[in-house]
Amino acid sequence: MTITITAFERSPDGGKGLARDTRVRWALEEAGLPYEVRLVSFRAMKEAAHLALHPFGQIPTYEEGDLALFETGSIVLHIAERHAGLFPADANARARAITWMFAALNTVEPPILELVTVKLVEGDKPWKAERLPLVEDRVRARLNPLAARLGDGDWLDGGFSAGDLLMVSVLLRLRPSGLLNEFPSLAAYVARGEARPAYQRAFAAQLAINAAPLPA
Ligand SMILES: N[C@@H](CCC(=O)N[C@@H](CSCc1ccc([N+](=O)[O-])cc1)C(=O)NCC(=O)O)C(=O)O
Repeated sequence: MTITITAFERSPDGGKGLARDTRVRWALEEAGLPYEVRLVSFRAMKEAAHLALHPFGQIPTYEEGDLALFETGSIVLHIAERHAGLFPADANARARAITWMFAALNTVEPPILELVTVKLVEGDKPWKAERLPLVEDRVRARLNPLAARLGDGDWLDGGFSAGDLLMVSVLLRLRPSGLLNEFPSLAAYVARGEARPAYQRAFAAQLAINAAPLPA
């Protein structure tokens, strides 16, 4: 059955792969699944047809037959549960991989999103100068223990899993800030994720869309 995801008609990052459809594309590529992409404009995202799929008017969404999902973590979990390539066979190892998915989205990503907000949304606010170092330290407070746990491992818990896919994706969001350079082992971990052929295919696919001329 055809899998269809939604993505920005034109991503604000111009194709750097930071929009969350890249995470879903990567999971689909790791699972070896073909998929279609429906591109949505910022206006269309807030119109009835898309809101029926995504109550918050965002991307990505995932459709397969009569199943419609939103929430990137949920979509990646769905793909990992139904197809090989993103979860280990062992039940306890799979549970630990899901733990790392939640850790990426619930523990590591929030301060990174705060940092993006301070820099991009609150850049002209009077409190920015005071708030920025506080938020940067909150990010460091997550990256230090993460680097310690990763140690000299390639991935967080044995082989590559959906937990690593989401953690690498979250850390990629941090790269424009320069903070990742303070943690060489995490920068190398992210580079290992980016070097995966599945990531390369996912990245190239979203870049091709963002480099193409907008539809007339
Ligand atoms: N919790 C949801 C959040 C989804 C979400 O934030 N979607 C964003 C795009 S990915 C977030 C994102 C956007 C842009 C960049 N960028 O660098 O340009 C990076 C990431 C969106 O639709 N925004 C439009 C809106 O809310 O109206 C999920 O994980 O799926």
